[in-house]
Amino acid sequence: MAVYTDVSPEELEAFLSTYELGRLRAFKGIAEGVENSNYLLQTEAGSFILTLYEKRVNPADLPFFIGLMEHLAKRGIDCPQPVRNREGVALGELAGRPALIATFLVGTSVRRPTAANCAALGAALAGLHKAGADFNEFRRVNALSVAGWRPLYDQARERADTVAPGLSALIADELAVLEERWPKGLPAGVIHADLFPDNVFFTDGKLSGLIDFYFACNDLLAYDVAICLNAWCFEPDGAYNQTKGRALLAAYQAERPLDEAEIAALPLLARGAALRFLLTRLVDWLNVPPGALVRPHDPVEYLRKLRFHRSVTSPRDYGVAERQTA
Ligand SMILES: Nc1ncnc2c1ncn2[C@@H]1O[C@H](COP(=O)(O)OP(=O)(O)O)[C@@H](O)[C@H]1O
Ligand SMILES: N[C@@H](CCOP(=O)(O)O)C(=O)O
Repeated sequence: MAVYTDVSPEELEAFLSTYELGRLRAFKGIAEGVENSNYLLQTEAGSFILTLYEKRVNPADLPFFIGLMEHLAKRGIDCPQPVRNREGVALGELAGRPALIATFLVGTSVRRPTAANCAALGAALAGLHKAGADFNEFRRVNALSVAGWRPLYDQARERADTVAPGLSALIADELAVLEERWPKGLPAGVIHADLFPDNVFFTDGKLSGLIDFYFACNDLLAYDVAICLNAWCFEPDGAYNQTKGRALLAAYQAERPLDEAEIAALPLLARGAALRFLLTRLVDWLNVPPGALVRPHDPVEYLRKLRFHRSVTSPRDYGVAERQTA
């Protein structure tokens, strides 16, 4: 359960009194997520999500996230909408943390995505990239791209082998390769950067909403595709499912075709994406804050994915259609 910061009913009532949402009926901590503290609020006006921003969120980035969610909704993307208080301000402070109330999205996430779910996700990801193309109000550099990985490694290197033998050396080796070869000059724009199955809602089998924009940033669009291949197209036994990869990529490309350079870079981007989540998971696994209600994600899952990407010899291994590869 991701609740790092407790909120008392009195504090919450006082905070809510600055909004036009009526009285508080009930609230409870939410049992998913690992980054921020989230509460489900029931007020006289309906259901809402209260987020208190924690460790990895830089408060200076909050206007980017809020502006982006508002921009995307105007472009027809189903995503949470920041609720503004009576003074027209979305961002507040509660229990010593930056805090936001956002609209509640209906739908449920899928635990074991099917190829059809992967196709829906691919189309939605391309739609998101297109809708974000004219979001110029704020910019946000990706703090968790290649330049951010070594500092994470430094936090974990000494204890990494307690998680898996040889892990520290493998990461060091991988970092050296990726720092040298990370692609430059590919098409860039606003990316979600964490569009895992738990951040995508389906209703009656149809994709109905995207949440959790708190890693969104300006970066390579194909890197977002690589993150999704990692998150959606592996089976629980660690095997890459090419059918799911093909479905995701084909649906993405039907909306936004990848260019030749993006396709050629996919294996490297997928390695980078696997390393990024391996590193954040590893750091979190080794540093669970005492008393926090959180279930850290397993870093070894991403070690297995990284090993797969290191064995890949062609973008075709991901399911890119033959005629689209150079
Ligand atoms: N706007 C929303 N509508 C409905 N449920 C939400 C919404 N935002 C978050 N949730 C629920 O809260 C959980 C954790 O939210 P998430 O944004 O993923 O947290 P974190 O910032 O910790 O990654 C989600 O898995 C979902 O169940
Ligand atoms: N998706 C990341 C961690 C952040 O995820 P969330 O569950 O809080 O949305 C991972 O799986 O490592």
